[in-house]
Amino acid sequence: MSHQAIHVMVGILTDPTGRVLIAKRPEQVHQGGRWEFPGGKLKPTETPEQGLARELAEELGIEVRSSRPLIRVTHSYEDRRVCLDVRCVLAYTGVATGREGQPLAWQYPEELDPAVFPAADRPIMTALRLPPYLLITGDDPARPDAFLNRLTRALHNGVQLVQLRAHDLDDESYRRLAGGAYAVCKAHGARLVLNRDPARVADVARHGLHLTAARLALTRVRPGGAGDWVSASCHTVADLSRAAELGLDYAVLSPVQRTASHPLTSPLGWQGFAAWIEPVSLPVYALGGLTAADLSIAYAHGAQGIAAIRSLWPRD
Ligand SMILES: Nc1nc2c([nH]c(=O)n2[C@H]2C[C@H](O)[C@@H](COP(=O)(O)OP(=O)(O)OP(=O)(O)O)O2)c(=O)[nH]1
Repeated sequence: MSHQAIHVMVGILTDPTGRVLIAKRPEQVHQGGRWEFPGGKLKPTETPEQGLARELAEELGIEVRSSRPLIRVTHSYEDRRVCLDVRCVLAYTGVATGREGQPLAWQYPEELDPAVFPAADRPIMTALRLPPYLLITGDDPARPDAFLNRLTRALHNGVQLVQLRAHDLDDESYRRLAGGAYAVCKAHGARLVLNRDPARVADVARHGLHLTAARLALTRVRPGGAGDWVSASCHTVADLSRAAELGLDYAVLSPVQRTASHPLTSPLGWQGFAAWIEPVSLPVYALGGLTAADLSIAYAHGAQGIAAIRSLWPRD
């Protein structure tokens, strides 16, 4: 098998209700009969944007006006290796139709069934389900009422994914706080991920688990159940590879910028962030000295979104 990955441009079209466009591959081609996100092979003379525009014009009859990176996925099939360069189409003209006779469908990201897509598409589906902002909880977990009040305000501000980080609490206090935080998140349609030893929160209601970098290094098997989103804190290329090998759903890479809490740690910067995540087929949040206003620059460097404590955790 050739080790050179085939560069494939893939486009995500979203309708006003949040459904994404999928198409059925013809039976006779590679991965035939499976559903896919529209796209095709990049030609050597094209930029990624040109290749995406050409493929979507040929296959769907639309003209792409703007797009942004979503994720890159490298995957080895038995007979070939592909690099799916996935972009969200932000604006286009025309009406998408199956120009090559292929059936089309619009589905909500939560409805997409991985079993009917090529194996390489799993991280794309996860990326489509994950929101742009990840709140890591801050002060002050020892005062549950004040803490849950702040959490509620953060959710009102639009946060949809929360990592409950409270390393100073003992297990019992953490579990109690998690119960309250889960109820608040559920009531707001948000997801709660527990940053604690999975064995100590096995029976605590949640939407997922988060591994510290230290715990990631000790983990041999993906923890949690089938319904859990499992993530990890990463500070090195090796951490990112490990998170991918364990089959985790997403990673949080830091520090991108210098932070008040770690002033002496040298930051990755956006170029460093982009270079580290490029070979990793996982959605990766950027963390460290960032605010919600950094979302566009984060997207431009391939991030899933922004993770933050300080800038997303409301003050009293
Ligand atoms: N478009 C698309 N291709 C995918 C997805 N997932 C996945 O593994 N692939 C693989 C299947 C193929 O090996 C490759 C895409 O090549 P293709 O055959 O569609 O390319 P193309 O439209 O340029 O077709 P052709 O000119 O080679 O006939 O990427 C996906 O979601 N969308």
